[in-house]
Amino acid sequence: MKKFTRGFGYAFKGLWYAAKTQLNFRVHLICTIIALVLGYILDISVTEWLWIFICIGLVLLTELLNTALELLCDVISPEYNEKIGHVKDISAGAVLVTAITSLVIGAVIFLPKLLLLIHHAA
Ligand SMILES: Nc1ncnc2c1ncn2[C@@H]1O[C@H](COP(=O)(O)OP(=O)(O)OP(=O)(O)O)[C@@H](O)[C@H]1O
Repeated sequence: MKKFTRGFGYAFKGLWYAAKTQLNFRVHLICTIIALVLGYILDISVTEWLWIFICIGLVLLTELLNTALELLCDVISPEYNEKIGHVKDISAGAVLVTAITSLVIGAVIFLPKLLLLIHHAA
């Protein structure tokens, strides 16, 4: 049991490290808060909440894996290496893909409700 809780400690240490050192991770956390607040205010459905949580999980997951891969690359090859450059670029590309996908899903869910709200307020 102690080993199990220690594992959680290491995981939170990793999350804290990413939040402390990675601006992108902090930006994604802010976007997460905005999505949660919008979801609450706009009273989205259970299915829409599921999509939002999947997006949040995927973006944070890819950002964490990208951070870990970047660190590993820096240890393996601190000097310039073309292939390491590609690894880092591909890893950053993975984050971009999930971020754009999440943005589109967020827009599909929130935009019609926001427009309706603005229309009613006007
Ligand atoms: N060792 C390397 N060899 C070749 N190209 C590299 C190397 N390190 C970085 N690069 C190139 O520079 C880009 C940015 O690298 P990196 O993400 O490490 O820098 P950064 O954005 O300053 O990182 P950090 O997230 O630590 O601020 C990479 O995507 C890659 O194209």
